[in-house]
Amino acid sequence: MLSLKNISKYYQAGGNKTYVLNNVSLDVDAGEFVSIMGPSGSGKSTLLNIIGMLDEPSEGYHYFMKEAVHQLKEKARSALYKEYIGFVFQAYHLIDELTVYENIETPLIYQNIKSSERKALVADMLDRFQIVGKKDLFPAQLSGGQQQLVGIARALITKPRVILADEPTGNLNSKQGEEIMELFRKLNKEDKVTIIQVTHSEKNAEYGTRIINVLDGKIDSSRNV
Ligand SMILES: Nc1ncnc2c1ncn2[C@@H]1O[C@H](COP(=O)(O)OP(=O)(O)OP(=O)(O)O)[C@@H](O)[C@H]1O
Repeated sequence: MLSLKNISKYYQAGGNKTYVLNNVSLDVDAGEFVSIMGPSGSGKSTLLNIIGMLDEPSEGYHYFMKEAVHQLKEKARSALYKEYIGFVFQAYHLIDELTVYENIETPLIYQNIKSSERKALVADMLDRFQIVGKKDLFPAQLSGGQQQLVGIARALITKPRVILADEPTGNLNSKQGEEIMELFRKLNKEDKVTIIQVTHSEKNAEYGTRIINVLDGKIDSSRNV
């Protein structure tokens, strides 16, 4: 499903190249649940952003759903992203001017789903996350954990085949965090959603089926759980 071959990402600073990712190769099959771990600054988010086509590598080959992503133009890349990927960000990236309801609805509008169907899908999601009572509030009126839940609800609303999550439980209390991990496990096992998450938590990492350790911009080790 996903194949990165010899991917590097560097920044040019005064004639010197600083490598954030250095010659990373990684294959992920459909149906896997991969956890990416590693120290702060090791390149985890950069790797996830490249996988999610939000960032471009400096070098290397990137295949996703049999498409050569490194050869695609911006528009085709973004179409591919919209069709398959749901992204859960560390900072929730909610739209401040939109209510909880509207934030969750937005990806469906981009997919041209008709209004009555959108209503049913959003209602379902609000229910599932027990945030029906918050639907008319704006992000600033929510706690960090609630904003995170809305961000996750928004990522899941289009039923993506792949979920990419950067510290998805970072702002949740331990019970909410466990609920999200259980939800991911269920999506992975029952709905066959492929999940790739970045996490600092060993406990969360073990919800995955494979743990990859990134160190200094390289894949240091990989083990099946
Ligand atoms: N635009 C940029 N210019 C220069 N360096 C950058 C830029 N963006 C990111 N970096 C560097 O890339 C390195 C890796 O960042 P990245 O966010 O991928 O790490 P991370 O492993 O996800 O860290 P954390 O766990 O703290 O989120 C960092 O040292 C960062 O300073």
